[in-house]
Amino acid sequence: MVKAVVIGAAGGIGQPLSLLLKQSTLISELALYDVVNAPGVAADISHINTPSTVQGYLPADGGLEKALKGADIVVVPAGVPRKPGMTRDDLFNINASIVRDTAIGIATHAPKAFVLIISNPVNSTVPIVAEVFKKKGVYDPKRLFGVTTLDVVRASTFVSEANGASEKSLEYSIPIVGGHSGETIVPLISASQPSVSFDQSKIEALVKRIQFGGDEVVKAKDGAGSATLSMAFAGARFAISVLEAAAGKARTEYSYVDVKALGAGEWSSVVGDLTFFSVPVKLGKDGVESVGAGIKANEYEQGLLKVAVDQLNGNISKGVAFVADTAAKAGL
Ligand SMILES: NC(=O)C1=CN([C@@H]2O[C@H](COP(=O)(O)OP(=O)(O)OC[C@H]3O[C@@H](n4cnc5c(N)ncnc54)[C@H](O)[C@@H]3O)[C@@H](O)[C@H]2O)C=CC1
Ligand SMILES: O=C([O-])CC(=O)C(=O)O
Repeated sequence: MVKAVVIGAAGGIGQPLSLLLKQSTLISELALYDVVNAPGVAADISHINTPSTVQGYLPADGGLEKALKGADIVVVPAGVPRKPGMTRDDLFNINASIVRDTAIGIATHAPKAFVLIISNPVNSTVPIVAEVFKKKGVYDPKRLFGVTTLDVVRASTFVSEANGASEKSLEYSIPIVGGHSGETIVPLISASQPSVSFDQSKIEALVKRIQFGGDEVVKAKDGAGSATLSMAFAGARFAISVLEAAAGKARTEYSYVDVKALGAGEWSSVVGDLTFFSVPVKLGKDGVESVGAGIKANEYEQGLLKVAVDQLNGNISKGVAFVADTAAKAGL
């Protein structure tokens, strides 16, 4: 029996993500929580004839507690998305408190669940969750994930297309490490599987497209939000990998995790003193089993990694400081 919870389930990501999770026969109970419209979304999805039961919850009458009780996995796409001209960091002022309060709920009602954070800015929101969990005495770095799968999905699409092999995009695997915004997203195209060979200007154009893929969608949606459908696909893919690994299948995915607490292994020289960094992680019964093997970056990629590490430092500190500064007010 597996209970999955989506927090922010009525939103642009939350609805298609809930739909995709309803398709999975690994899940027996789906709890959809949002501050608005969750019962409607749940009623709609509940008519689909896959085995899981579906229930929607609003904040009234202890809805968050009821949604989270007994959860095995909690996926969090709650919060506001970008509009053209904004960076992900511009979302911090609103989303930091949404994520902090959600984390307090999870720590209280589902302290053993796998927690997958989608809400931006991921570089800062994941450290916020870690700090809340530490204050509540329930932090397990093996179970907390920042979802960076959309960057991996985009890279497969863009690189296979550039290589004239769009029809084989599912077979293309490009390591994406670092964080989840602009220059903190570091594609290691030199380690692409299958290997690809482009001139340097093409590689730089591909790197830019992967780093700023989110902006492409924000611009095209023209004020109506950011990536939702591709994010739902990526979020469901990652959530299902975590559940498959918990059920005994070997799985490796890229995710923004606490490399300091987990042991960065062969990534130590890249991440230095950083706490959070997206790396390949081997998943198992209890979440992260270990950080995956290192990847030899070429000189150009080493330059990208340095820029990413410098920026991530500030993003992580901002999340940590937010919890420290607001802990008393938030009852922590
Ligand atoms: N990690 C990633 O790769 C990506 C992250 N995102 C981020 O995901 C977040 C959600 O994006 P969208 O679904 O497009 O936004 P949206 O505005 O369509 O949906 C967000 C939902 O969160 C709900 N919500 C707000 N406060 C809440 C709370 N305290 N508890 C529960 N639910 C709450 C809203 O009612 C709304 O239904 C944004 O921060 C966005 O930047 C978006 C795309 C990719
Ligand atoms: O660009 C955004 O704001 C949403 C996002 O994280 C992405 O699409 O990668």
